[in-house]
Amino acid sequence: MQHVALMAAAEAARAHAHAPYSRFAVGAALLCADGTVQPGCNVENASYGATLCAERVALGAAVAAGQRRFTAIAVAGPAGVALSPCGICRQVLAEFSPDGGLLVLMRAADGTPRQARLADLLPDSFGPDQLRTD
Ligand SMILES: O=c1ccn([C@H]2C[C@H](O)[C@@H](CO)O2)c(=O)[nH]1
Repeated sequence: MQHVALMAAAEAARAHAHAPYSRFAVGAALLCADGTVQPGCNVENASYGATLCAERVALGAAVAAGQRRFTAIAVAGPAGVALSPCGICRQVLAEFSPDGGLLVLMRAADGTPRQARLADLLPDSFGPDQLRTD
């Protein structure tokens, strides 16, 4: 799938955001290895802390649908804002991108497409290797 189409899917998912507190609607679109596109949007909560970012909603829905391998994720926020996944989302995405090769599609503040590999957004990450103590 083209990067432009994946970003368009993320932009479309923004419309479903539940963001009454921040009013900062975010959409994500996760491209699965089989070509399926799983959308996600942020789902805020009155407790604030229980808020889910669009990226984690997309990932959780994809895993619940039986997907395990992912090629790319696009993230779309409000126009004029440079957006990239927060630290928690980077860590959660890393769980399903052990080599850090997941392509993250973003937009700069002026709308210019920007992309990075997950490993470059989350270097020296904590993963299952650290849990092997024996
Ligand atoms: O990459 C990001 C950054 C922020 N948010 C959400 C969380 C919260 O609902 C709102 C403001 O932080 O934006 C996302 O969904 N994805």
